[in-house]
Amino acid sequence: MITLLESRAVNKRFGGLQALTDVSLKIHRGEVYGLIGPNGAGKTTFFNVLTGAYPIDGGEFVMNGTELPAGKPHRIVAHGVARTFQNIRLFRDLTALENVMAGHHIRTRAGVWGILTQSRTAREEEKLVTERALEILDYVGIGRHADTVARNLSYGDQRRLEIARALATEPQLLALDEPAAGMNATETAGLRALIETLRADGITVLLIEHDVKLIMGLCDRVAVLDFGKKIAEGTPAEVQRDPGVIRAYLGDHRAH
Ligand SMILES: Nc1ncnc2c1ncn2[C@@H]1O[C@H](COP(=O)(O)OP(=O)(O)OP(=O)(O)O)[C@@H](O)[C@H]1O
Repeated sequence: MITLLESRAVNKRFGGLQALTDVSLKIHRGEVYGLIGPNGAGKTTFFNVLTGAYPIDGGEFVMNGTELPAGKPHRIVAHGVARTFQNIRLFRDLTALENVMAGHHIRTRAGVWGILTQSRTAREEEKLVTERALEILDYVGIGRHADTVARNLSYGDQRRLEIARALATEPQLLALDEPAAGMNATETAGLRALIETLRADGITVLLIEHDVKLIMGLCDRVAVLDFGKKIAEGTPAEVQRDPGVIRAYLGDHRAH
């Protein structure tokens, strides 16, 4: 097993609240790794410190053996970490294609400035970026909606578009924050198939999800957080029968 991402004793506080306490875990290259736990356990906070949205108060993330630059979202993306959000955050008035292209520009040489000045390199890159964005839309199953404005897409397709936008940054690790939230059974089945394709194509997936069936059916390994601490880790079956995990969920007065 090759470790892709390791968190070492990661800590995060919000004022007097200790949201993460010494969270250490290793995600293997090519696996789907689930992060579960009751409401308020610290799952999204873990994503936020991993991706640099929030500064870290202690510990570190190591990707491919290199420490990630804490608190620097763009540089962390350049290390191959991409994410989606619990609440969809698309450019609602841009087309699906434009949304994906926006995700891609972080990887292009000319960048936004080049596009504005319309240099030859920039125009050539723009063509390649467009082609690649169309490929990615096809890959996630919404190629036919390339010219549809994001807000007019169905809910399930908006979620797919979020994944497409994250994929445009060419991640090695894709962190999905509750991707099945609000989906109907058909959409969830489609999402599961897409994540299985991602794994088969070598993308490592870190998944926060409340849908237990999806977690159990999809994840290679799962870690459980409770009150900011990792209380269990293992295969879905191991974690499901762990007494500490059962207690955390049954004793959970914060549950949905
Ligand atoms: N920006 C913030 N400022 C203050 N407190 C925060 C902030 N973000 C999260 N918290 C607190 O940190 C704790 C962990 O929250 P977090 O959102 O990470 O939990 P979660 O496991 O993702 O929960 P859920 O399943 O409900 O999304 C909670 O007590 C929450 O209120």
